[in-house]
Amino acid sequence: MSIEIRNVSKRFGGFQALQGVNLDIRSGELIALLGPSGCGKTTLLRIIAGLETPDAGSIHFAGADTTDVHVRERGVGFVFQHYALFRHMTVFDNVAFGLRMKPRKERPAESVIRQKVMDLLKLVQLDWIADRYPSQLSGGQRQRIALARALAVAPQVLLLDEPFGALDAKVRKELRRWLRRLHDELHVTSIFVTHDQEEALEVADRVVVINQGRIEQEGTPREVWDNPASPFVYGFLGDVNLFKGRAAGGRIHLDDGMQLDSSEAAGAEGSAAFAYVRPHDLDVQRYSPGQALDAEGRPSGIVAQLARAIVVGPIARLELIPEGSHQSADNAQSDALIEAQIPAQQFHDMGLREGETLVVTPRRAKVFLDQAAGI
Ligand SMILES: Nc1ncnc2c1ncn2[C@@H]1O[C@H](COP(=O)(O)OP(=O)(O)OP(=O)(O)O)[C@@H](O)[C@H]1O
Repeated sequence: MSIEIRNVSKRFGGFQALQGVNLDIRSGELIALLGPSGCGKTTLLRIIAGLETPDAGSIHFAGADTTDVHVRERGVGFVFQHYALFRHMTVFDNVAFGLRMKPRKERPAESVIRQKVMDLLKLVQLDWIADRYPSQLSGGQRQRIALARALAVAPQVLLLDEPFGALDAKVRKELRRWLRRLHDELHVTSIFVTHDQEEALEVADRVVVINQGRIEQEGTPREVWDNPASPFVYGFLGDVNLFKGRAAGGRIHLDDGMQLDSSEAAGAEGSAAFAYVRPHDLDVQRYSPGQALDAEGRPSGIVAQLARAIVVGPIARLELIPEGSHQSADNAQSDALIEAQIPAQQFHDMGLREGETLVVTPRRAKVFLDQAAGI
């Protein structure tokens, strides 16, 4: 079932939680609503579910206006982060609950319910714990049962609000792959809310990035990752360094003397420029005086002191303080610090030590001009 969201706004007292949200969701899509805490993701999900009423705008299911249709009539299944299972019921009875609660005329025979519940438990690979109680399950198992319970009534739309939010990193990773496979099998139109960019990029067909009640960008994971529409999206999808400068002569002149080639600079003479660089897109060399210049005698990189190096597995994370910023590692403001990531092997091969002076050079930068800038 397709879902169309038209101009939806919602205010709580003086606070504008959603502002003119428009979104088309195709039938069978798996959509991630991604954004920081408080941006309005859950509010939008609750409006789609019918648990909340928009102040303005409308929700359409397969073209029909459902804005005033009661939550029970919408055919939506929910899985919430803390949507507890019924503690006094077995796993089997939890999953059967929705079917047994149907009006007598629609209720399947007990033998049909039994078959359906066992099929669903097999689908979530937990048929072997049908007789257990929720307290005897792990967190990940509970969420899979919650999903089986949501699917039992054959929803047209599945809504998941941080379904794996309370689980540890390893289980989250397993469950997100599992959710993707399950979705590929069932093709129920699904919307899940997350503030975890990796989860959104890995699982969803389409990612909708929300900021302060508005959609900043929507697109496939590849589209939003490769072509972020705003500094906010770029910054939210991963760690970034910001270098400020100005467009001049078709290039970007950074404040510390370096110049960058950038297609954005053409025709933008004099505009303030903000170059965003991912930590793994920074090259790191040891500094030797006079050598950090390009062929035209300009600085070829940014001279900085290696304040801290943290090696975790295959990656070395380097925290660098640019020369002239007069900061020590302890009082360095995070926006003045440069973070670079290099392979741990390279870090060991170069024999880098904390306190050394290095030159960092962006291999790739995403440039935003003027008013578009400022994460
Ligand atoms: N019933 C309510 N009454 C008043 N304010 C509310 C209500 N529900 C939500 N809000 C406010 O609206 C804003 C958006 O809330 P929402 O729950 O949609 O955010 P979210 O993006 O899901 O955040 P999180 O990831 O923290 O759950 C928040 O500032 C929240 O405090």
